[in-house]
Amino acid sequence: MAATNAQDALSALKDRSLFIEEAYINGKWDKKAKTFDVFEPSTATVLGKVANCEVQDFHDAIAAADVAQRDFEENTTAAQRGAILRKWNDLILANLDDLGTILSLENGKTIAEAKGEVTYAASFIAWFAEEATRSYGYTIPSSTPHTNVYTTKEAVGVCGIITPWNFPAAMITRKVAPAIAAGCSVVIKPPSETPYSALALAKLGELAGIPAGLVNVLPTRDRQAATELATHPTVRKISFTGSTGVGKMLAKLAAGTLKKVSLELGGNAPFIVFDDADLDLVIEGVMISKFRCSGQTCVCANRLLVQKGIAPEFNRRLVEAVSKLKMGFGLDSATTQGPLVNKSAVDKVNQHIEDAVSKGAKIEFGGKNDENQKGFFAIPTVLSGVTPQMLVANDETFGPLAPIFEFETEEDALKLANDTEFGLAGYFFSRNVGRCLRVARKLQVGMVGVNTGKISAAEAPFGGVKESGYGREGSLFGIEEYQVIKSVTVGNLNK
Ligand SMILES: NC(=O)c1ccc[n+]([C@@H]2O[C@H](COP(=O)([O-])OP(=O)(O)OC[C@H]3O[C@@H](n4cnc5c(N)ncnc54)[C@H](O)[C@@H]3O)[C@@H](O)[C@H]2O)c1
Ligand SMILES: O=CCCC(=O)O
Repeated sequence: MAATNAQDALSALKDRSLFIEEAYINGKWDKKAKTFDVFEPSTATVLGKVANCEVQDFHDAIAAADVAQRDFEENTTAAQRGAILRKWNDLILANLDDLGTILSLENGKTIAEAKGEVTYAASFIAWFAEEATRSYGYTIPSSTPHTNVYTTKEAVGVCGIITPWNFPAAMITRKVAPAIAAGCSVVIKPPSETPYSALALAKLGELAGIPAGLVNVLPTRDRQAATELATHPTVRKISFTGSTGVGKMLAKLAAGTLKKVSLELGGNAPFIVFDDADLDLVIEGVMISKFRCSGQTCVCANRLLVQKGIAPEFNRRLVEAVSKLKMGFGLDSATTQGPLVNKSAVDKVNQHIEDAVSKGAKIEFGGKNDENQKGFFAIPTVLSGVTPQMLVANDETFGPLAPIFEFETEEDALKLANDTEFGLAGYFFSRNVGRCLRVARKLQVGMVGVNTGKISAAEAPFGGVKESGYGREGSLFGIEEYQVIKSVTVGNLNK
């Protein structure tokens, strides 16, 4: 029988040693005197106390990562790096139940979603195990006689990795796997809300044969310590996933030593329903895109743009689907919607509802959340009559709020969709081939879902345009973020 509370669930882990509260620096598990509390969000009670690393710990980890990286790059082949990654992938999948439980407890997402995320996280490791051996250079015809020009790809060096709480496992492996495939080392600052998945993954990495110092995990609540990754001259690359504000701040700091930077930031995804769409597919798509992780994904539909003719039927069917969702403890198999990560996340949903209603929106289902509740639950809510003047039009809700805007023409829909400084994901549903190709071209986003709400996969390039950031993760492009190109010119071949 599934555990009904966090401490019982931890006691029931098959391998209790995967629940780790120490930092991982230079291959050693380091129990720190200073700790911080991590909460289980359905009850807002303490799940555990984890090491709170300080500036000196970051300096130690960066120094160890530098030594480990030089050795690793010089003394391993791409095939050997791929083999380590494959072993890591296998160990993660072998421990799927425990990793899913730990992830669900710290993040709140349902056990089905948590296991889905662990599998998704492993898929990046499996993917980059293969990509390690497909990292080719060029030979280039030279403009000078008797000269050869060729390129190689080298590891960028020590990488600082900073990730958010909404995907405690996958946001780490999507960065660390290509880094290792390329021959880099990493110093990871996991999110302070969800550090346990990162530590468990590191433990399995150690068992898979990742050398000491190559992967370091330093939980901290000390902002100054975390920003060491962006300022320390030995770190040559920063890969950040999180909010646009923090991303911009880190990019500015990283500019001081001209580090390579990838930023996967916030979104404001439009989800457009044209009146020729297949409504069954639309409802399936919107439930995935809007309500996955209780609305807390960067690619979640933030604005539902629905063509006038189809709006009444869409509203009715959406309310019918949303009314079947069940909020609860993530480990309860009946739960389809876990809690949000913390109280300020619930407050933001309330603020968006309040603002929209005060400006004329109608609550079709759900509504405001009790500010004094014990856990951090947000009721799945549907609003109609939403307009661009409302807060929800411009700000990522990051919660289970589905605001419906109506539009008349394709041109109106595109204007509304692109009227945002963000450009991460966009979705639309239509059965008209010409419209599908046209709208996919015109949406100002890095990722488009056409007749589907599911766009995330190891093989698909992940990333945004505009203020949603730069760089691409996953796919054949993801490894390039951790490489630099060297060109070699060999002259005077005739002498
Ligand atoms: N584009 C993507 O791939 C993607 C994926 C997931 C989440 N996100 C975005 O992330 C946001 C939600 O995540 P969040 O609330 O954890 O974001 P956040 O920016 O607050 O935090 C992200 C990470 O940065 C750290 N951090 C925060 N302030 C810092 C500082 N001053 N110095 C150093 N590190 C700092 C956090 O501890 C965390 O590890 C949303 O905007 C979401 O859209 C984007
Ligand atoms: O929240 C952002 C990442 C989610 C995903 O990879 O689909």
